[in-house]
Amino acid sequence: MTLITNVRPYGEDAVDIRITDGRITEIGPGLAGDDDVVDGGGLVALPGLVDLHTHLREPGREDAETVETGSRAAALGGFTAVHAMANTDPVADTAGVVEQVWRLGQEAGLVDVVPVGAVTVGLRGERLAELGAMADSAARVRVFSDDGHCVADPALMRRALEYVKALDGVVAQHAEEPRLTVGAQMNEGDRSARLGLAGWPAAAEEAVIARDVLLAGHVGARLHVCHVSTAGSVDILRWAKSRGVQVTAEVTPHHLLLTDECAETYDPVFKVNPPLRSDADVQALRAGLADGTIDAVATDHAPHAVEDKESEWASARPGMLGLEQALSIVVQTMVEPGLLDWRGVADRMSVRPAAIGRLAGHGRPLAVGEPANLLLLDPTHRATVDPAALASRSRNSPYAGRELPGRVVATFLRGTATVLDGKAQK
Ligand SMILES: NC(=O)N[C@@H](CC(=O)O)C(=O)O
Ligand SMILES: [Zn+2]
Ligand SMILES: [Zn+2]
Repeated sequence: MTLITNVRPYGEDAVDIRITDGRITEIGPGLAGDDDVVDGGGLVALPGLVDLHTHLREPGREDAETVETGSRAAALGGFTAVHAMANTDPVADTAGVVEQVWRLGQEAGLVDVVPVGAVTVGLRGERLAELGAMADSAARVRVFSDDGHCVADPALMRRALEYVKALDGVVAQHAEEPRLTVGAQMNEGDRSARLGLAGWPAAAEEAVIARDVLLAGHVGARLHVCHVSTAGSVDILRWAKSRGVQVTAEVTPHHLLLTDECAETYDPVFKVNPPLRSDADVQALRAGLADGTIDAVATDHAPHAVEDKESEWASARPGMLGLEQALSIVVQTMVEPGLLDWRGVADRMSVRPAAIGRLAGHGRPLAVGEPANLLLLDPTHRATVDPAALASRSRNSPYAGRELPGRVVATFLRGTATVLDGKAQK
């Protein structure tokens, strides 16, 4: 039994929370008992965060991240569940691979690792993977994605949508028309021209989103759009939702904070797909997340080994770390400016992502009888990010040297502390 004292659920009035056998069993002021006491004074309690988009690199690139090291980074970030993307080596396109990843997550025991299944064999965009077998496996896959690659063929995308509809699943699309991004290095605009880097136009993302919402509406299937990065994408999503299309979307922490001005440094830590965009795009993404057009914040945590990242810009791999700073970035970009309150943060980082992934035990309210998946946050604590201190096996944090608000003091997974005093418990 654990008693969390004097904590503010959703930033509201301070109460005590008792956890027994993995569930919240009592909430109220002045609870008594000789339980393990965690002092929640000054802390905000939120439901455990759920990430729809995490790259854990196992199997295949265990030098960059493993299920265990990524799980530790996730727990330290306040997450209790993460969706592990399929672009591993071998690709997670069979029941065997998704079951392996699922089992590694259970063994690590720090967060629920929920495998994403590939849409197409080998992410090659040619023929559908065994979606049904992955859905029926022990990993119970509901989110399917070729992330890293776009399902570019419209006929194949339509068939994928028809299949996942029957499985109560969703296709999470990496929206990038590949014919428009050949050799692309950064956001296309005046700055890319001046820096001499090939541009990645907003239209390459928006064209695929427009096509896919039309297909999802036609088929009556669920579509999820990964890492939305442009103002135009937000407009298309708003239009599609107003027409009743079952589309959801995510934005990354880095697209909520950083702009293509970062490319001026030529430091490949800022190279990412889709690229960092303009300030106007950042403002539109924040507004879209605030009004719910964008459903979720998802990290796109993309660890890369030093040799893949510390090279010249053009040859560096795209992608950046996100799990350990995601909540801090949301506090800075959404809570502090008054765009989201704590219930809003819970909705966009826990409730809605859990619903999109069909995770029954996550994204639940802080209430008696619910599974004790929660985090305790000190929202006023500020600290400077030191990549050497991260739990991730990689070091490619775009926030190095930045002072950010918010410290995750504790995380509980079904009542067991995975983080206490800001330290991982395994
Ligand atoms: N975001 C990235 O820049 N990279 C991701 C792939 C992806 O999310 O498209 C990766 O796997 O490294
Ligand atoms: Zn992607
Ligand atoms: Zn990704």
